[in-house]
Amino acid sequence: MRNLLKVDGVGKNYGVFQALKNVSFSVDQGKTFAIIGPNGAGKTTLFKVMTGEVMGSSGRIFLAGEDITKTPADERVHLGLGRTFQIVRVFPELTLMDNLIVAIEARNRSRRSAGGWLRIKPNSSVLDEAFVRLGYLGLEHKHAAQARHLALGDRKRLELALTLAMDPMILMLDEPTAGMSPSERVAIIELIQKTREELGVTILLTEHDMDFVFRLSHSLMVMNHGETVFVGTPEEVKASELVQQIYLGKEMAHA
Ligand SMILES: Nc1ncnc2c1ncn2[C@@H]1O[C@H](COP(=O)(O)OP(=O)(O)OP(=O)(O)O)[C@@H](O)[C@H]1O
Repeated sequence: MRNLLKVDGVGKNYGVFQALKNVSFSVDQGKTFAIIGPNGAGKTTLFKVMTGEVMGSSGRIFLAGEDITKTPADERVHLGLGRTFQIVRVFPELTLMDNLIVAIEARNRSRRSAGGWLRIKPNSSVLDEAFVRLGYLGLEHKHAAQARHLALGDRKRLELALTLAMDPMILMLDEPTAGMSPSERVAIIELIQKTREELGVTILLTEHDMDFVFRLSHSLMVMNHGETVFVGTPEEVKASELVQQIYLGKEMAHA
């Protein structure tokens, strides 16, 4: 199994505060890896260091064997690191179709390595691709709606479609079920599974919903106070007394 992502001894200091301390883990291609831990454990900071939104203070990050520790965030996207956010980021005034067209055109421009403006009128292959991608996420019937009118579950789907339009090797999902209703949660779990199985995308996620995490992940890293506490399979994490003591208490044994 090929090691797609490797995080090696990563630290992040904000002034004298150590938000991340010597964090190491790796993710195999085609697998789902979850990062869990209580509020303030450092999950989002770790995501930001991996995507290049903030630079780490120490350690190294490798994507498909390439050292990307100092690579700027936008280049990391083009190398195959796609990310969604706790707070959904779409273009609210644009229709779903136009949101997709913007993402596809941006990807095509970066592939051609040329700057320049969006085409006033997208060509038919871009339109076809946008429609197929909306259909993949079950949004084709809403293609003409403005994104701002969507319910949260559909906005998350759209954000996922925009991220997938960049053809990522790794999809990073920051609390994908945050704020969702139980039925929306079930739908997003199915969608993430489908994405991994059908598109072969490796998934890296943070999440507070333990049921979701245990159903979806092949392995997990538990963090606390910026440190790695435990890495293992869902069964190993559930069975770990250390994890139960410092993080989840008794609720975990029943998840
Ligand atoms: N820009 C910053 N400056 C200073 N401290 C920060 C900054 N960003 C995060 N922190 C601190 O780093 C620690 C880790 O925060 P982080 O948001 O990564 O935790 P988290 O595990 O994602 O929490 P949550 O589950 O609540 O999202 C917290 O104590 C937070 O206050």
